[in-house]
Amino acid sequence: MAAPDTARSRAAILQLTAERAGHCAFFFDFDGTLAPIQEDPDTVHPADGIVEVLAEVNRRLGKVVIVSARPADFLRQRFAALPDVAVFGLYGLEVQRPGGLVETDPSAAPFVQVMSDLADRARAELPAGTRVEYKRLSVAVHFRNAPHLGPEVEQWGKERAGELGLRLQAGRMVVELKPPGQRDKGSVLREETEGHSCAWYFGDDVADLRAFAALTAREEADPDFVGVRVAVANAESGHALIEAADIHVDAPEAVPTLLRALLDQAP
Ligand SMILES: O=P(O)(O)OC[C@H]1O[C@H](O[C@H]2O[C@H](CO)[C@@H](O)[C@H](O)[C@H]2O)[C@H](O)[C@@H](O)[C@@H]1O
Repeated sequence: MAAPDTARSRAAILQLTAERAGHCAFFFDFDGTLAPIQEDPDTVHPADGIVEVLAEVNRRLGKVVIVSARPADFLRQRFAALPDVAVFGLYGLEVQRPGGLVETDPSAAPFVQVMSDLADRARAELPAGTRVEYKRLSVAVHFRNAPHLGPEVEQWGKERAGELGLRLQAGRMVVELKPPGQRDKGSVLREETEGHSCAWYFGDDVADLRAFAALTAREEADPDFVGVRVAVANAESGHALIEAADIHVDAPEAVPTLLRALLDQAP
């Protein structure tokens, strides 16, 4: 794994990518990466300039793809101005490709009722101050507004995961329960980088490490492939993401500046 901005200089990465314009793919996590973190998940929107720069990257450098734990419908609504961009929701359990309907991974479909029941149970069993976000195929329990409840929420999540055979995903002031199976941001990257000689992934959280690892594995298998891992730094996700990144930026608001620098080098 490369240390940020060192193993290959940022200038060299931009040049290598610009040389592959048209053969690259650009993958973006949503919360904390393209959109600043807020207390209320419902009020979150992409940072200023994000939609415009993604449109230009998609047109001039290579396909843009959103890969998030949010539902695909939510992502499509936030990126309604980018109809040519595929959105992968719920860690890849959902996809909505340009012009298509939302497709659900067949492995997850049997869990709709399980998740609905689990959301009801979370609301009944967890203390005031937590926020339950029901997403049809997963349930996120937030404790951003009551950080002292984190250990209790984590313990509750571990117990429900064991009892119901679900996967537990930790995140920024959140614990999420999702169906078992191998679908995650890494598997999306493995599939969606096929046919490309270069791919970037932008992320801010531990779940994004699987996407970083998929790029690394692809580079190891194909020495001509250029994989670029961009960490959007924050104090909540620990050091692992920064240590695994080739480039880091300080906030979602800094993402357009990096992409503009890349576009400036493109033919
Ligand atoms: O894969 P992502 O797009 O990064 O989604 C991860 C989670 O993002 C959201 O929660 C986070 O952002 C909220 C809004 O800023 C914030 O209040 C919360 O503390 C963060 O964990 C989203 O609500 C979750 O469903 C996603 O799992």
